[in-house]
Amino acid sequence: MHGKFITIEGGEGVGKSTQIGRLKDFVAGQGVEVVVTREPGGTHRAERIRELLLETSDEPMPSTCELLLMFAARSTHLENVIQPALARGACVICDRFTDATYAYQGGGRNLSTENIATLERMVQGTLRPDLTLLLDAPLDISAARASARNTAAGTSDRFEQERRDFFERVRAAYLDRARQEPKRFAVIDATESLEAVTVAIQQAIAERLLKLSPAPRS
Ligand SMILES: Nc1ncnc2c1ncn2[C@@H]1O[C@H](COP(=O)(O)OP(=O)(O)O)[C@@H](O)[C@H]1O
Ligand SMILES: Cc1cn([C@H]2C[C@H](O)[C@@H](COP(=O)(O)OP(=O)(O)O)O2)c(=O)[nH]c1=O
Repeated sequence: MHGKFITIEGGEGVGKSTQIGRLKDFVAGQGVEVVVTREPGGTHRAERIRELLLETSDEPMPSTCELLLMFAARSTHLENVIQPALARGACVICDRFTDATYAYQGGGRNLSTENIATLERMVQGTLRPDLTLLLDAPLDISAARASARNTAAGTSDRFEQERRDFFERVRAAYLDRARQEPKRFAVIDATESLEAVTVAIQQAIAERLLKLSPAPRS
């Protein structure tokens, strides 16, 4: 039996973390084992790579180094967390995955989509998410939410320090991917209230993954 692989994507501040908590409860309520994880990260080693990716430093980060680190983290995350969970029938909910690489490193950094696709095949083989929830909002809204959150936390990471045009390209690249793969993507209007977004996500799950595979009985 193979579990379902759900990814949540979108720019900073669209509400991914908030909705993942709710989604976890919704899926678990259906009697399915749920594994919530994130990228970059999700394992000890991948979280160490995440620190390298997010820290600000005087040493400029070449875009190619950034791309390779994303896939290095993804490789150990897949091997040690995602694939074993799917193999035992769990539903994996991942905060960002390879669509983020196409959006940030492809759209944001202007790296070649072909090279990203090559790394994707190398690291993932044929594994792709069953459903990708793209939380979409105009930059004015998502940036205001992210900045309110970051002010409260007192920090902003290396990506959050990028300029507006970077995030415009990220958003456009995400929407482009959603248009290319309409069966896998559900685009959710993240400008709505927390409650309305939660309902839209639950509807997308019900429509796209009608039956979540139950965890095997022990
Ligand atoms: N639909 C919404 N309406 C209003 N505020 C929201 C909504 N979704 C999230 N927020 C708030 O916006 C901020 C960023 O949300 P968060 O879930 O951390 O976003 P992300 O994980 O996508 O960066 C948080 O303070 C959160 O409470
Ligand atoms: C997975 C992934 C993330 N990222 C970036 C997007 C985020 O700015 C950063 C960390 O992700 P995350 O902490 O999930 O961002 P936030 O909660 O602020 O929305 O990593 C990439 O550039 N490429 C990738 O492949």
